[in-house]
Amino acid sequence: MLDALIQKKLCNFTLNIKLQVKNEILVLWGHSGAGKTTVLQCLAGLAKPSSGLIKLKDQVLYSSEEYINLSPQSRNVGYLFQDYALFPHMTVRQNVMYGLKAKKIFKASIDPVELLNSFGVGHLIDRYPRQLSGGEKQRVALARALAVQPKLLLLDEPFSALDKGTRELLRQEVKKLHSQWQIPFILVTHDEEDANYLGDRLIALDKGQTGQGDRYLVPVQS
Ligand SMILES: Nc1ncnc2c1ncn2[C@@H]1O[C@H](COP(=O)(O)OP(=O)(O)OP(=O)(O)O)[C@@H](O)[C@H]1O
Repeated sequence: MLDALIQKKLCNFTLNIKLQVKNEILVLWGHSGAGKTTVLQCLAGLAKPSSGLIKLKDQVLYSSEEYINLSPQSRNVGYLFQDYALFPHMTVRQNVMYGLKAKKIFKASIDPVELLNSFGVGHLIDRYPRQLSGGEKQRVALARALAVQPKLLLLDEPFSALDKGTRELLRQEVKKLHSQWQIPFILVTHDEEDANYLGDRLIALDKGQTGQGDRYLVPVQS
């Protein structure tokens, strides 16, 4: 369970959001510039709120009152960026192993080949990102985000750069992944089909405010 109260002063408005996310997929919805990415960055520890509290399971990740602000590596949070953010000078294997080294997880505890195989890209392990298609890059990025065995997965417009067919395939994979991992997922998207297919619940953000609260989405049969 994720519990978060985030306030952050931005250029044009103050972000103010309260989130409670169980082991479900929460869709964060809103116009460009509404503050969606900033919310994910605060949860991941890549940006610091002005004030608030972020608690994941029983661990406090951030507390302005208690002066706690854990580093991104100590948070057990997987982050799938909009543009994949794979390191261009590293092979697929090195990209997946990178997060583990940063977190000091022993190499033996996770098999990158097995993880990549589960996403159908095990055969690409010695390639560089420039030698991959968009869909392959996104699968590698997913494997990297999951290699740290996160307790929360953040997905920022994960399919926006993909063609329709790849998008549909990956959507199904993410849904399957969620039922296997049983952790909270937060998905930022502009796409109604992504939201309806994947989301259990939706929160609309407008100029940093959540307005009328959230609504439950009707489950889509897969
Ligand atoms: N570090 C920062 N300091 C101050 N303002 C910021 C900072 N980062 C982003 N902003 C501003 O905060 C607002 C929200 O940005 P954010 O990237 O979170 O929006 P978004 O909803 O994710 O947009 P998009 O859908 O276009 O990615 C924007 O007006 C942006 O210019």
